[in-house]
Amino acid sequence: MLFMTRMDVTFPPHLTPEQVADFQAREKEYSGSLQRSGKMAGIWRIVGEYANHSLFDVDSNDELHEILSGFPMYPYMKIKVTPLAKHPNSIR
Ligand SMILES: O=C(O)C[C@H]1C=CC(=O)O1
Repeated sequence: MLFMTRMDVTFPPHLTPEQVADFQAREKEYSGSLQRSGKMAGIWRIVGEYANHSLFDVDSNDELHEILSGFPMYPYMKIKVTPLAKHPNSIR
């Protein structure tokens, strides 16, 4: 099952730069491992925003929820999930 997500990140002002850097380092590790496993099929920065569009290839809604809620920065992200179906005009 394919899902496109939009994740918007907002850190609360009380976090120190060191705490933010630690979240970002742990996020990079978690995200890298999901990408290597193929569960996260891609991630793109949205130009000009602290946000991304990502593509997930997972077995169920529950698996996607487990993955998304496991992101270290999950408490600071607003996530919108769009389920994807095959387009009738797709040649792939
Ligand atoms: O920097 C971001 O867009 C936030 C974050 C969410 C997943 C990931 O790899 O980075």
